[in-house]
Amino acid sequence: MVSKRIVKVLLKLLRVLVENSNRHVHTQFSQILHLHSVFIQFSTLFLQFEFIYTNCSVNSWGLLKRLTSPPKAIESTLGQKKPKVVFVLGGPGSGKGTQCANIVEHFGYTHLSAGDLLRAEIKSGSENGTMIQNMIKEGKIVPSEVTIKLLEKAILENENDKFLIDGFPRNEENRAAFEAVTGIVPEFVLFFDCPEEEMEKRLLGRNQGREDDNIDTIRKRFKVFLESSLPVIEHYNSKGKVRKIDAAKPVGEVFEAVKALFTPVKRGGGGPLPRGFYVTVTSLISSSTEFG
Ligand SMILES: Nc1ncnc2c1ncn2[C@@H]1O[C@H](COP(=O)(O)OP(=O)(O)O)[C@@H](O)[C@H]1O
Ligand SMILES: Nc1ccn([C@H]2C[C@H](O)[C@@H](COP(=O)(O)OP(=O)(O)O)O2)c(=O)n1
Repeated sequence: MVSKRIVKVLLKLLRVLVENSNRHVHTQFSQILHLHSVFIQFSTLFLQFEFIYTNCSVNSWGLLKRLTSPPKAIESTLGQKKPKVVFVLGGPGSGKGTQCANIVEHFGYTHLSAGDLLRAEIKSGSENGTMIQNMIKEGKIVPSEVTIKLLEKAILENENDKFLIDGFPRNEENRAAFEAVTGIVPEFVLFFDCPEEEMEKRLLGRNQGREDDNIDTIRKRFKVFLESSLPVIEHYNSKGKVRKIDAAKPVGEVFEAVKALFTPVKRGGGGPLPRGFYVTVTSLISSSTEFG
């Protein structure tokens, strides 16, 4: 058996070590003793595992495997519901929530903010509440499993069939998990591009009593945006799905640009959106350097 062969090799190795160390007995004896005790502990553990593997029933091994393996993939609760989805992305404070409210009013979408859903989960006193609160305080991204469940629940509870999903997916894990679980591919991705100084100014003036709108957490959120969220935008850009908006302009002007994307083009046969709306990779890269 392979495991027995490994133990034999390890024993041989230890013997060689001990023989060599005889030449330096005085200086290295305590080190050898330590190594020896670590080895004994390691091989005991190894043999225990081997014992379980060879002697226990398939069920016990299955249980052991279940306890030591990563959690199973999440199953979708959406059933037959396959809504139209637009992802709304952009740095913290770029104006996602503000513009989503305008889109809801004019175009009949339902707005689902991942951040709002997570904050509601904290307030509800759920078992995940403390974990979510700590992650938000640190500017970190909550595990996809939690956020996807909340998004699916919100989609199911609403009769609408078109949703703006704001602040999600925020990293590759979010994106891949959402696609795998729900099978939903976004109609397009609305990307609010805004320089970091402007976003910082807006967040510090937001005044909504948010625990994460302080300068330390804001800086961490900017870093996470650059490192984890921009790659998601780049992914969708490579699929021709990103519609970039200059979000540094005043609210009304930003909405004018947004409106053009949601208003059906009257040229028969709904062709592609005007050229200028597609983001070139270079413009994404240059906008990402603006954040840094
Ligand atoms: N175009 C804009 N110009 C100036 N301030 C804005 C603009 N858009 C939003 N804001 C303000 O900036 C803050 C952050 O906007 P918000 O929509 O909450 O951003 P996000 O949802 O992207 O974090 C809010 O106080 C909002 O009123
Ligand atoms: N998909 C998401 C969205 C938000 N979060 C957490 C982490 C974010 O810093 C906070 C706040 O997100 P929210 O979208 O409300 O706010 P900002 O865009 O950062 O202003 O929520 C998350 O973990 N996963």
